[in-house]
Amino acid sequence: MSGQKIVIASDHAGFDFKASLKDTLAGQGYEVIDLGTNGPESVDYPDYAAALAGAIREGRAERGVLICGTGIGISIAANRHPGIRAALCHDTTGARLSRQHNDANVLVLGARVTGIETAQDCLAAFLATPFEGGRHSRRVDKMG
Ligand SMILES: O=C(CO)[C@H](O)[C@H](O)COP(=O)(O)O
Repeated sequence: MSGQKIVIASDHAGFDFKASLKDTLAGQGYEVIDLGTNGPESVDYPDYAAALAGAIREGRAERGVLICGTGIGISIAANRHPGIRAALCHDTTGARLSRQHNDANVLVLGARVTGIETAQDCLAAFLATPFEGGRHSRRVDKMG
């Protein structure tokens, strides 16, 4: 979707993945806001989850992508922030359903457990799929 803003961040374990996903997004016309990390040096994933959550809460982007080694730590961290629905996905079915049923606004990937092609496919599914609403809205609303 040309011109749509996507915010992306990772720790050191997800740095290479982030570069690859950024290239893909830019090639598709998305405006990518990269909040780091900016190299392979060891950093702490909660800091990057917090930065991305802040960007979404401030309205700088509607959707985000977070990456760490497993995706677990950075999704736990992201979901502590109000208004963030971060979905750790390992396949396209999960990525699609995270949008249809959960209205996820952040896709989380694990660079040490998921291949880059699967990650790219998850990202495409996540971005292409609308929220279904209906009964799912009631449930999402209960999460605040
Ligand atoms: O996956 C992660 C959190 O869930 C981190 O990327 C991982 O814990 C980093 O480990 P290390 O400091 O050994 O590179």
